[in-house]
Amino acid sequence: MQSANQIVASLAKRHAWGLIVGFAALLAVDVLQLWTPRLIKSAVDQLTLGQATQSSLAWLAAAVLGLAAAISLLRLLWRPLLFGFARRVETAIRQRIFEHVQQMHLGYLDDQPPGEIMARATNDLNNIRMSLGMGLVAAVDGAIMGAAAIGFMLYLSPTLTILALIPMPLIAIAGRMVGRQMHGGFMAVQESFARMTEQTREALSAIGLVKAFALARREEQRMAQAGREYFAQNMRLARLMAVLFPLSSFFTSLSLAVVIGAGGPLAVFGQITAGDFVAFTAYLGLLTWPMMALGWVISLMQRGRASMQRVSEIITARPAVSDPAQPEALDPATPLDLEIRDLSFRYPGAANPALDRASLFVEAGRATALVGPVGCGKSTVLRLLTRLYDPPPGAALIQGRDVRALAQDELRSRVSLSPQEAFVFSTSVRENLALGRPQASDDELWAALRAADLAEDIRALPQGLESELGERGHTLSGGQRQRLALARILLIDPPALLLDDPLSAVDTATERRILANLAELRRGKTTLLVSHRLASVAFAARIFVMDHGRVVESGDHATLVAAGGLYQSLFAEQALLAELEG
Ligand SMILES: Nc1ncnc2c1ncn2[C@@H]1O[C@H](COP(=O)(O)OP(=O)(O)OP(=O)(O)O)[C@@H](O)[C@H]1O
Repeated sequence: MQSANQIVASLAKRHAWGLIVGFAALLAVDVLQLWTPRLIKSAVDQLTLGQATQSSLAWLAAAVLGLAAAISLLRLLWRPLLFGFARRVETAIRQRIFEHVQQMHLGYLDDQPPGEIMARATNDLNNIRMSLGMGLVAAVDGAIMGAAAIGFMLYLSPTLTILALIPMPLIAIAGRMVGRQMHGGFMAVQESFARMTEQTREALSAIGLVKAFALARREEQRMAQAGREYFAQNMRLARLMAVLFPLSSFFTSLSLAVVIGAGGPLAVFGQITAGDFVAFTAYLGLLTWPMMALGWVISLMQRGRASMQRVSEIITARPAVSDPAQPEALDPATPLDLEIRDLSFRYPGAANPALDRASLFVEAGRATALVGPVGCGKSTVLRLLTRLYDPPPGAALIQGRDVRALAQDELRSRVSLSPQEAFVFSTSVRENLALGRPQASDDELWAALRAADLAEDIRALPQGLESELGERGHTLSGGQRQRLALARILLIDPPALLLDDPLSAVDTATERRILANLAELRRGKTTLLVSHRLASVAFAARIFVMDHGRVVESGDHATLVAAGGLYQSLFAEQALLAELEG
């Protein structure tokens, strides 16, 4: 698994030529920039010594223009090459984060909440891009410019150079202080922007609640507060920026003052020409910026390094659920019996076990249901059978083989789980339906829709199967979404199907109708249905009843009612409720 550093290294290798040309152009810009004061020196010397002619000055003017044009062209060259490289790194790492998180086990998102991953995929990537783009350029540029400016100054006058360098440590310290403040300022602006965005998102998604509880005033005040904070942070940053630039020219003048004040008594000026002096001050100007930028560059690099580490933590994390070195194969000819055997399981970090020595057996060809009070562990059983979380060895079996001994792809191609949340993508009905079988024919799509009792609803949409759903399209009701998710998995028609309360938002009569279709369609195959409505699963040949992580009863509906246990009391309770609701 590549770390962020390795991704950068391999991209640098692949784009080595671009980087070489980019840095060469950057170097050339510096050299040309350093050449300009030499032209100024010539002009001043010619003018003060009375040697200037019309044509010599015209040549110098042309040279200044030529240099400026060459500098502009070279900048056009290096910017896309070097900043482009930083963008490539950003794009590659972002893609890697996404791919890696998709490959991780489900429980990973319990440890790394999506907000944390989002922050690393945005803010940290920004820091990496800034350090590899702006930071690297400023560091190389500053080092070359600084060293060359000092070199030229030394060449003009070693004594003046030493005098000019006296205030430089001060400049570097001031630069570091302002740089730190600016770093803090940038972070504060980003954070307050994130808070404001999150608040807007929350207020918009809770608009129904806001209206029902007449909370508009409260929301406006919260927004105004967030807006004021964002404004204040931006103003603080603007004030810091306002300090930075005058500070830089102030320090140039400070060095100049030292040069003039101390240079005179040392009789330095007798040894150099007026042109030398003018060129010297120009180099001084070129030197101040790298010194000021030093602090900023250091903080950019530090941030970049910290962010590389934070990102590497994500992209090098190993999935807790992985394929065995030599996976066993399932036998296509043998029915897919599912079993959990004496299974105890605790979610990472949870105080109590979700499953406590639970056992059940789902026989292929027999409609089986799993029921029990809220939070008793039903979904957990389905997640462990499909290895979304890792069960203990030997506790979750398919065809008598430990699910841990199978390749995950093979396991999931044979055993499909339709989770409780019926997710609908913002795309067409067709694409949503055919997710697991993109080649399905229209007839097959309609058959699945009919089985899920959704065909009439889709036919009523203006564009039928092509109708767009989600953000820019039709909004389906909760019950319609569930029926779409059911049609989606029926279209795959897997050998073993696990359904997690697939119709909880559908009315009882429709639910029964759909489940009757389902029983017919799934004849001879393995089906395990979780439901909170006992009456709806009464048709099942075998019903397992769970309570507090254990399987406490099993049998068919009539046997369980007659047994007078938990099933019977839950059933009586639900029947009474149904009667009261009329
Ligand atoms: N990701 C998780 N991390 C920690 N605890 C969890 C997690 N998912 C579920 N639990 C806990 O495990 C227990 C069993 O949850 P599970 O979702 O299996 O119950 P359920 O019977 O399917 O409930 P429901 O009828 O509400 O769907 C509950 O106490 C729940 O709070």
